[in-house]
Amino acid sequence: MTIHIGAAPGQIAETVLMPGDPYRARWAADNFLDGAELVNEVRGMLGFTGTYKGNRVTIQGSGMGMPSLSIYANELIRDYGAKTLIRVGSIGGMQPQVKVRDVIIAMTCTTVGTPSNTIFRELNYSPCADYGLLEAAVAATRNRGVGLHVGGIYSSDTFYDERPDLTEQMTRHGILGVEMEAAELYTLAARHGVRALGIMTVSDHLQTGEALPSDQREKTFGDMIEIALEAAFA
Ligand SMILES: O=P(O)(O)O[C@H]1O[C@H](CO)[C@@H](O)[C@H]1O
Ligand SMILES: O=c1cc[nH]c(=O)[nH]1
Repeated sequence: MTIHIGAAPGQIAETVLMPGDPYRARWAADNFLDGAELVNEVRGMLGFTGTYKGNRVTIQGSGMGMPSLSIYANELIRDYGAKTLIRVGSIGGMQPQVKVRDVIIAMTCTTVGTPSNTIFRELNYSPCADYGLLEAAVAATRNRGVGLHVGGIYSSDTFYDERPDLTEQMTRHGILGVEMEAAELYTLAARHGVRALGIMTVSDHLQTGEALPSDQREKTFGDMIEIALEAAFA
């Protein structure tokens, strides 16, 4: 047990999927894992361990934002020995070709503050995906009839943005979408020598204003979950 995860030693798998929403963790465990058992409910941040095609996997909520994800990812890696961590999140589309319900796989994550400023100071570190996982996820997406975009995303510290000028510059430079956790996950994975990837479903669009309701963000992103599971065990 750690401060934030109540699982006993051995109850967390080496492969962990991390949705921001703990109820998405429960939905994914119920629908995609065999024999899923609740292994964490500290602070309501639900975690489940079961199997996918015979492979052990944990689905652990990360909460929203990099400080929250950082707590769970640190404890999963350092205390439970997690080796492959895949964020399965929602994301706001930032390019006209990116449509709601498309999938974005993040090669890199641009940030303004966390984690780069606090740790790297004047250095503009580039958090980047594990290439093997990324390649496997792209392969797993083919023939699914899912719109796929692979490239740079923005990991923001705020959901309610006060800097439209930054959004404009990132849109100009091809950033596909905005979410709030992947940069910290990639940075921690690099630091600890484990694999990480962010696979996100477009839940809304900054330019069109289209937006899915919260129940759909919790319960309808099945393609993303299956892509993550297939990539983890490819
Ligand atoms: O749907 P999740 O995985 O929580 O991801 C996105 O949704 C939350 C904001 O609504 C942030 O956590 C953002 O990264
Ligand atoms: O962080 C997020 C997630 C989804 N949509 C957004 O606009 N921002």
